[in-house]
Amino acid sequence: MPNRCIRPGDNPDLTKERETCTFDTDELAANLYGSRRNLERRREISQKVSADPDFADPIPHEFLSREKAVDATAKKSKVIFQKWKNLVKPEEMPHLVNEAVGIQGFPLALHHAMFLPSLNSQADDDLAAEILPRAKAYEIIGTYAQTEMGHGTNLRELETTATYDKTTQEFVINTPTRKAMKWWPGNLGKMSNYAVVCCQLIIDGKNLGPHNFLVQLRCEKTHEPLPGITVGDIGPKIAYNTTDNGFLALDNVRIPRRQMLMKHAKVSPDGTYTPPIHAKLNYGAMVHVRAHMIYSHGHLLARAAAVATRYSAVRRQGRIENGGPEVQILDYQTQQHRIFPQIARAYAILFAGQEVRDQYAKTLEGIANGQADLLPDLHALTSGLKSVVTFMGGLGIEQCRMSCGGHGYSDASGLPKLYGVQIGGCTYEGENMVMLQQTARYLMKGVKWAEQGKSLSPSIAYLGKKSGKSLIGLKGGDITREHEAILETLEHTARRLAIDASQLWEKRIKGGECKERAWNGVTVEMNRASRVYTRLFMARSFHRRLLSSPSSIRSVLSDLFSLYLHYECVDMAQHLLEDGHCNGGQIQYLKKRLYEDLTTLRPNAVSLVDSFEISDRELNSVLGRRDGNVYEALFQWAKQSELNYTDVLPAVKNYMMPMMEENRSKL
Ligand SMILES: CC/C=C\C/C=C\C/C=C\C/C=C/C(=O)SCCNC(=O)CCNC(=O)[C@H](O)C(C)(C)COP(=O)(O)OP(=O)(O)OC[C@H]1O[C@@H](n2cnc3c(N)ncnc32)[C@H](O)[C@@H]1OP(=O)(O)O
Ligand SMILES: Cc1cc2nc3c(=O)[nH]c(=O)nc-3n(C[C@H](O)[C@H](O)[C@H](O)COP(=O)(O)OP(=O)(O)OC[C@H]3O[C@@H](n4cnc5c(N)ncnc54)[C@H](O)[C@@H]3O)c2cc1C
Repeated sequence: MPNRCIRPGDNPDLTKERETCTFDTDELAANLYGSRRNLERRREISQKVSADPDFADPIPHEFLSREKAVDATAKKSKVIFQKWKNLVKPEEMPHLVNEAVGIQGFPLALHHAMFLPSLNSQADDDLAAEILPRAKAYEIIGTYAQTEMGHGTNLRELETTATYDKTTQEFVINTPTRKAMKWWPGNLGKMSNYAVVCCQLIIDGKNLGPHNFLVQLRCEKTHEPLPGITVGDIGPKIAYNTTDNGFLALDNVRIPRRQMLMKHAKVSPDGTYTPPIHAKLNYGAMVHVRAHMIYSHGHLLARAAAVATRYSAVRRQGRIENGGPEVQILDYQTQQHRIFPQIARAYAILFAGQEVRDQYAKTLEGIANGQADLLPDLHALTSGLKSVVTFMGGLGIEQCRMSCGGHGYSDASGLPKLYGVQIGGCTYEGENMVMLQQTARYLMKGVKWAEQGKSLSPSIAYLGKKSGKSLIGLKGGDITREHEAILETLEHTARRLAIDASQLWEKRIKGGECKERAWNGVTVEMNRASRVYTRLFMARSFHRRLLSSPSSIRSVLSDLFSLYLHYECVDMAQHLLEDGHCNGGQIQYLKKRLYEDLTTLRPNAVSLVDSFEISDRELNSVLGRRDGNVYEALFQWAKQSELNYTDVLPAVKNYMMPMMEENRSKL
């Protein structure tokens, strides 16, 4: 089957892998990216970025100091948002940014991810008309400043205040304590001159809860902080070090009334407050990011899987049979068991990410027409997906890193940075344990609605179904029926965990605890129910994609889906067994099927990651390069280390040499 990754001069092991491929890699890539045209555009952008001298890197970022890396990133960002701005569609922008600057953040990341979305969805028409054209033209740079040093999760206790002064029709924005300083917002420290700042709205001494306000932070001409504003960078982090996550204190800074984001909640000149149609519409920017980060996190896992798979095909170490040749490490079952599920999960996350983006767009349409009824379902789903996907992705990337042995520990592999970026997602946009509880709240309502025979939205329709016996392992050789049997078992498990958690909660309430304390006593079980609900959604979403896929890729997607399902079930065996729905024999059957899947997928493994269509520049990994010529490239990469600029380092000359000399002279 055609695989356009095969080229002369490639590592022969990798070429052999590509020659065994049983499907058209372009067809799968086109399916993944939506169409052939999208795939071609993706390639076009990759090629043009590589050819643009403005994006050339004299040395890899890994060898730059933080300040120089920030500088290089800002320089490239200017090229993107001036020279390239009109050459790509908005939906192509993330790919362009990944290609041109990488994944560690850039000066306009939060401008795009949260500043513009907040203004778009929350500013009233007047403010939008004034500020949006300027923001869209990059005349100003903005961010989203919500989290404080003392509070990130519990938004109700944020301390920054916006107190309405009727006499001047202004809000007075103030940071009352040290821990009330805004802390963490991306691009706040050095790049942004505006921010949407989340503050407690105070009118006539009454606290009306967190609301968003547009605040100018720096002078548009000099970029110096404005009077009353203290702003800066919070320092180095695990990753995202080209992002200036920042701090901000506001000392009674006055802004005009119309700079409150008033599309939903409003304050009239006389101080009358009108609440929004849904109490949490002020939290819209978070829902926006949660809905979009699923797909981008799927892509991070896809990269790691691509690196580990390609490298494992060219790395030879040890023998499987005595006297045989050294084998490709990809032939070890343990290696396959580490890596192939990550390939399957990356596809699953990307498919789910695309579905949830569509669901988000529909919800926004409803809100624009005054209907917020789709929001609770979307909030539950995005909260669950955000938590499950970031955790799964972190584990997966770490497995991929370890599967590359020593070279996986080097920045040359690209994997440590990938991991650092990925796990940030477990915390930002709502700490995972907290967001799973948001999902659980919705599930608890769903359990009640199901009991009352009420209609349920598609994502929780399974709560209203009746369980039959699990048919796993009992349906013979028909793969379609096996998939159905597993999906039904997952539905049962998700339903059972939600009902059990609900009963545990009720029991504690009946035992005399208040609802909230009782809730805290069952949150581990609540979060389990949320995870399985989310994993069920992901499995269903993958299945929908499989059923709608063209026949040319149906077979390989079906193999991948089998592996996905078998792996998920074995991973969740405890839940399947706990109530006796499945028995030990069925789990053994699932394991046997999983090991068969590893063998089935082996000839297509490299081609499956080729279909992620990630260019060498974007992948930024010596181990994962398309041509597989890793050893020479490793040496060339290491030579660029600044420690190699000179053969004898000052550190050696000044300390080690005199020490050795002194020790020698003592003899
Ligand atoms: C395009 C982007 C792609 C990639 C991104 C790339 C780079 C960006 C990198 C990093 C950016 C990071 C940004 C940030 O981190 S911004 C800060 C994010 N902060 C948080 O997420 C805070 C988490 N906390 C919360 O959201 C809330 O405090 C919490 C929901 C936990 C509780 O809020 P509250 O106490 O006000 O509500 P509850 O009483 O719990 O719930 C009441 C009711 O409301 C429902 N609810 C809550 N939130 C929402 C929502 N957002 N939308 C809809 N409904 C919501 C909740 O479920 C309850 O419903 P019910 O049970 O029916 O009463
Ligand atoms: C890379 C990165 C980028 C960020 N970018 C931004 C940004 O652009 N803008 C912005 O405003 N913020 C940003 N943040 C901040 C981020 O949103 C918060 O850190 C996050 O919401 C978690 O809040 P916290 O730090 O207060 O954690 P905490 O709430 O203090 O969490 C600490 C622990 O307490 C637990 N916990 C807290 N509450 C509960 C509960 N109710 N039930 C059970 N357990 C609980 C958590 O699960 C966690 O284990 C960013 C953070 C990171 C790491």
